Amino acid sequence: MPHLLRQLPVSPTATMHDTRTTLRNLPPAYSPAQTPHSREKDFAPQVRYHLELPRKPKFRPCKVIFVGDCSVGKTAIANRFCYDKFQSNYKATIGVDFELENFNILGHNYSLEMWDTAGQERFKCIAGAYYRNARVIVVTYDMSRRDTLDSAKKWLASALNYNTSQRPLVFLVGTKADLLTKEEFMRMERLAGNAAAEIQAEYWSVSARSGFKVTELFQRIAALAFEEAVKQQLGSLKGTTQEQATLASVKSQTFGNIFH
Ligand SMILES: Nc1nc2c(ncn2[C@@H]2O[C@H](COP(=O)(O)OP(=O)(O)OP(=O)(O)O)[C@@H](O)[C@H]2O)c(=O)[nH]1
Repeated sequence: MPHLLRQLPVSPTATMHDTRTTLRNLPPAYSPAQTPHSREKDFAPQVRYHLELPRKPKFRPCKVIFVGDCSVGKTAIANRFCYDKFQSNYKATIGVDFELENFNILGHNYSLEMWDTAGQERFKCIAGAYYRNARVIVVTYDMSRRDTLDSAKKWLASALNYNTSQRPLVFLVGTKADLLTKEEFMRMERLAGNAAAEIQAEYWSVSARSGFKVTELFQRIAALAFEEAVKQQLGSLKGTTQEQATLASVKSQTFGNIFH
């Protein structure tokens, strides 16, 4: 029987003291010019207020899927973040791999369920089944292979096909930044920045080999997904006494700040 779901060892438990996974502010985007969330400088005031209410809200794990051509480095970035390790020998993902990473954001537990799907064509129909109900899509390309950037749109379209009700957060991530000269790097970032704008994705360049921007990327994914989850809770509370109380209080705090 083919081993479709290769489960790696359980990731180290995040603790309150783990600076990688404890967030008190919204981490910045890779580049303010290459994100659809450029106006958000920190968690919204109503989000912070909602989390301070005595009744502790609970959050479902957030499903994050990694898609992109084979060998672009999807497994490598997940391994760098979850285990701080890098393997230079290539072992193709068979079907999908799964990782769970726990965060503590503004004092609340929040988990990312990360589904690292196979880039090889022959596994596409299997991986597709894991695209459903993704809250975040990470479209990955290899910065040293232009053709993998050209495929990005196709990968996103195929992942969005399985997520028709609500558009997930989308990230376009260039990997293997360590393989490029400065000029190549800047040229590829320009091209990829345009591609990211076209697909309304936030752009990041990373290197799993050196660790460049990997932690920052995952922190940003967790924080934006968490903020969206809180806003959804606030949306579903709309019309209730609690929501009215929240909004009234935020308004008075905001105007209070303006006038004092
Ligand atoms: N130099 C360099 N090599 C990398 C980097 N990330 C991944 N690689 C190498 O690229 C190859 C493919 O990496 P994987 O992470 O397995 O790629 P993948 O996208 O998961 O591949 P599939 O499982 O086929 O979809 C491996 O040999 C890695 O060592 C990086 O940041 N820098």
